[in-house]
Amino acid sequence: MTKNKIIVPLDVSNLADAIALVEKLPQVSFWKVGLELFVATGSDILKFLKYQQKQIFLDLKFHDIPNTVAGACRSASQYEVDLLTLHATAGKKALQAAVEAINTAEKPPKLLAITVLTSFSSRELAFDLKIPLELPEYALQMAILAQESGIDGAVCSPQEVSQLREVCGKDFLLVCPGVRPSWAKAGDQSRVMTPLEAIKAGADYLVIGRPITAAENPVEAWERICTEIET
Ligand SMILES: O=C(O)c1cc(=O)[nH]c(=O)n1[C@@H]1O[C@H](COP(=O)(O)O)[C@@H](O)[C@H]1O
Repeated sequence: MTKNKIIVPLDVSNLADAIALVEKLPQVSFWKVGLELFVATGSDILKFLKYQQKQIFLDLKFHDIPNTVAGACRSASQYEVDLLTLHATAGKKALQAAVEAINTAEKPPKLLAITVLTSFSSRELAFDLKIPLELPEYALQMAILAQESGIDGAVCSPQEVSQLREVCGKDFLLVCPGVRPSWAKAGDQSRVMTPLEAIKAGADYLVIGRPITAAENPVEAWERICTEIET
């Protein structure tokens, strides 16, 4: 079912708003908890989502020295979430330490490496971060680094997903934020594609937030996106 491929982020600042959003959209089976909500509520939101039998993407984007990343992954794996993020740019030793750290968990999460945030443009990557590679090539290299370190998949923009799929193979999980239906605003996202284009390009999951959660009628927006993907 294509709608199981859509992950909706709970980008709100408190538990009450998060619960209200989950209850407003009972059709959504996969929710993402990011920094804003986790810093505010800790594990309370995860307990609620588990109780509701939802799948959970815990998006804390760890980026630190190997020992600290390993400890953070070990702590996060106690929540038995489905997906957990860290930055590929933490480097090979940190990525390998993360893989090793979650191995002892009863139900380890799948680890996803952030390649290049979807808010970045090629210009920002070159001029602000001084990265000499073209953006798609750099995203690919970050995915390869993650895969070679034993990480289960990557987060990338839909604009890079077909290339990553081709190189990393069908078993490497590819999750794409930066997804915008033609009728939604891009906001702070730079490298966007429509939901249908992203699925066709090879994404396993799409992360779609504001086009649904900030819509006047979130249920209608969700259904419109599901219909667009299915037809
Ligand atoms: O890891 C992520 O989920 C993520 C990575 C990335 O490169 N870009 C990105 O937008 N995200 C997240 O995906 C969600 C996108 O939300 P919308 O822009 O509202 O659709 C946000 O929760 C971001 O934190």
